[in-house]
Amino acid sequence: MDVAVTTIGLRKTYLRRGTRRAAVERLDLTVPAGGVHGFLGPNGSGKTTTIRMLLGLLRPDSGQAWIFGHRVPVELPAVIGRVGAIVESPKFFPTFTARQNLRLLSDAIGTPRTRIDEVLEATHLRERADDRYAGYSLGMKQRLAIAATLLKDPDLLIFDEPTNGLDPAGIREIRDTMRALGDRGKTVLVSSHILAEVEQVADTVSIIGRGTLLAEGRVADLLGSSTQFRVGVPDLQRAAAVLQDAGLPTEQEGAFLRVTTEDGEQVTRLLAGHGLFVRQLTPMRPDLESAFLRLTSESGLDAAPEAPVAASPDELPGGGA
Ligand SMILES: Nc1ncnc2c1ncn2[C@@H]1O[C@H](COP(=O)(O)OP(=O)(O)OP(=O)(O)O)[C@@H](O)[C@H]1O
Repeated sequence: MDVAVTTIGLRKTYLRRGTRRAAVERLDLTVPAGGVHGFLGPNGSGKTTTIRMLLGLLRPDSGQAWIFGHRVPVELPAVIGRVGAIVESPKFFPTFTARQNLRLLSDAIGTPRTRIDEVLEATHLRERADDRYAGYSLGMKQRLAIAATLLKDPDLLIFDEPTNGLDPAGIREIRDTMRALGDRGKTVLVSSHILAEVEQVADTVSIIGRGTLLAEGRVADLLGSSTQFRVGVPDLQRAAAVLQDAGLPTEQEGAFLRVTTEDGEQVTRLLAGHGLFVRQLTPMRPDLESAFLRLTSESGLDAAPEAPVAASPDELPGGGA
């Protein structure tokens, strides 16, 4: 497998109100090259800190990181031309149009102006390219930010919570743009705390909690198989009693029952045996949200207080903390 980003034992601590706390703790991350990789974790789990370390904006306390085989931050100059990132909201001139803003940027970084139409097209902004930035919706502003990162045609795109503050239509536009980039062989590393959003677009994900990797892999593998069924049956109360008597945890959910089992056939057999004929049996696919909650609760990360950590040798002046 070709790898775009690797980290081994990455660690970053901050001094907060006199106590040192780990924001990223021995993080081992592998982002395959090509496709969309979701970097998931709840608020404050260390996603932005990790991304800032990858981009050389923060110096780790310890651990190592590579982008396309180059050690970062030491070899960052060799690889930064292949990386585009949106970490904070980029600044554009409000009275300039999107095209004028991109032209300025393109001249500044020395990319051919012919790229401008291509990146406007890729982010579906071409029709509005000659409107002023100030009149753009939040979603359009975010797409222009993506367009700007695409000017130099990077192989790796790093987007930190790109859908924050967007409405469902805006979220969908960003998602489609990321998917299209992934399909073109680019690597998109996208962080999010909204798991359902990433589930729909990511090929692979890494899930972190308190700065530590909890799980990584293909979305389908992490979700696992279905362990619950929604059952439509005429007499809900009697059906629930039959299933419960057979040892299957069953709850009523509106006009249906939710039964926990991996064996759908057993459900139909049991109910039919009591003259209760199933009219609907739907496997309920676990979503990433449930997988995520399971992982964080299994590891105790949802309940444990954030523990202070030992002093780190280098709270670096200018290290960005
Ligand atoms: N400059 C800083 N000084 C002190 N603590 C910080 C600093 N930056 C981040 N932290 C702390 O480090 C932890 C990780 O923060 P980080 O922003 O990396 O998380 P995140 O996963 O990106 O969260 P979010 O989804 O809210 O953006 C948090 O507890 C945060 O309060």
